[in-house]
Amino acid sequence: MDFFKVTSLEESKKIIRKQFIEIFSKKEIVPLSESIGRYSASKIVSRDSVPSFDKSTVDGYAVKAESTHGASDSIPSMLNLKGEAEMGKENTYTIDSSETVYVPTGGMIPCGADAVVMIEYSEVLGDEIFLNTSVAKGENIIYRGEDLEKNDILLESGKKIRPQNIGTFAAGGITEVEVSVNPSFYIISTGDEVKSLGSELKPGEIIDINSYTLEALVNEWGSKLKGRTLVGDNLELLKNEIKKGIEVSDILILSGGSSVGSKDYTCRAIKELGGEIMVHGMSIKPGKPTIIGGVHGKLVIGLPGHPVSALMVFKALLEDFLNKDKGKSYRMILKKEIHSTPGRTTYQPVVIDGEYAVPLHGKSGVISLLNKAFGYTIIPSDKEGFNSGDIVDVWAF
Ligand SMILES: Nc1nc2c(c(=O)[nH]1)N[C@H]1C(S)=C(S)[C@@H](COP(=O)(O)OP(=O)(O)OC[C@H]3O[C@@H](n4cnc5c(N)ncnc54)[C@H](O)[C@@H]3O)O[C@H]1N2
Ligand code: MOO
Repeated sequence: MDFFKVTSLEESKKIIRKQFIEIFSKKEIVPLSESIGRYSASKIVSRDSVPSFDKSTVDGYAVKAESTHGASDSIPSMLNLKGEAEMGKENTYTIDSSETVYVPTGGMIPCGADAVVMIEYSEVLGDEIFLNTSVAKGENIIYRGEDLEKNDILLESGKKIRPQNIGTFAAGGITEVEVSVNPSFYIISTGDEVKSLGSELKPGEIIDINSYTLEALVNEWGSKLKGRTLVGDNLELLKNEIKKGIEVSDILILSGGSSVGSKDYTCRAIKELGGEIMVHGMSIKPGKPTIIGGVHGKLVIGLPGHPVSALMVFKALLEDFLNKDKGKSYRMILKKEIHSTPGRTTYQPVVIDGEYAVPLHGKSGVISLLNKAFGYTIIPSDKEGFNSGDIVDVWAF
């Protein structure tokens, strides 16, 4: 049976990348303040030097540093006050080593000055300023371009835009940002037993968990959900819903019906709509009965019905494409060994106990397993597991 011709997770991702590259390559330009949380689609480069003038970081007297050398309480330097800088205005003064200009914090440094003495270290006697401390060249000054130089790279392509990036872009004169447009989704939950939230359940029925988990993840990734629906085990209804879904979205997600039971219609529906099945069966645990197909250029993923499998496979297959900056893993000590089947990449939920990761075992049909988990560790397919005491990577949910 085809089902058992499993494809590795890496190979499955390669297939998605190769066949659906245009789905993941869309870009748009948005105003700076709307770019928060999005991913940069090109390198962002400063248009200006920041600051655009040498400025003081303190309230004080701009001087030539050399004119304060050796200054102390007992032998202060005496300088002639030439004037005062005004905030937001050009400082047109030029000083020599016998002169100073008062500059407020953020004010422009006059020509000739290369340091600022804080007012706490000064005494004013008419037009004479006595400075009782020495300063080094550059002290209390932010030089032109010290924060950003024109053409500095502010963010590489493919990075998540965070509040501090937005401020840096504003400083660098960036008003619009080119960002990636994540593919849009449509979710179909299948199964006669699956009922919508709020339904009075009859014996044998269950509440649709997967479309809620998957919708939440789609939202968390910043993708648009174009719709979601529930379909019983009926091939024609399923085909109709798939047709509707691929018209309005880039990626159609089906939950359930991916296995080989007599009512598992996902594969048939895809084929009868003129689509292609590229993967049926993935060497991953949980989630072996996963389907990857395409219908009219749209990516169709059939996720296993078991709620843990549905969520883990969804993350495993798509996170690299949609959450490009998913962050580093935590390096943790494994408290207890984990056995895995060689040839299958295993996604193992864990909880945290101090610096330890503790494996959390349970059935893939039990969603509360993930509710308790902090994150998961991944056992590569060429390993038989991890030993207690191993240092493992843990990704937070
Ligand atoms: N003979 C075999 N049977 C099964 C195998 C196998 O290799 N050989 N694999 C098992 C594994 S592993 C999984 S996972 C499931 C996948 O089955 P399907 O994708 O066809 O899913 P269903 O049979 O429709 O449902 C499985 C399970 O999940 C519940 N479910 C379905 N949809 C939802 C939903 N939206 N929210 C919550 N729970 C849902 C459903 O009621 C079933 O209990 O196949 C095994 N069988
Ligand atoms: O593969 Mo199933 O998805 O292990 O529960």
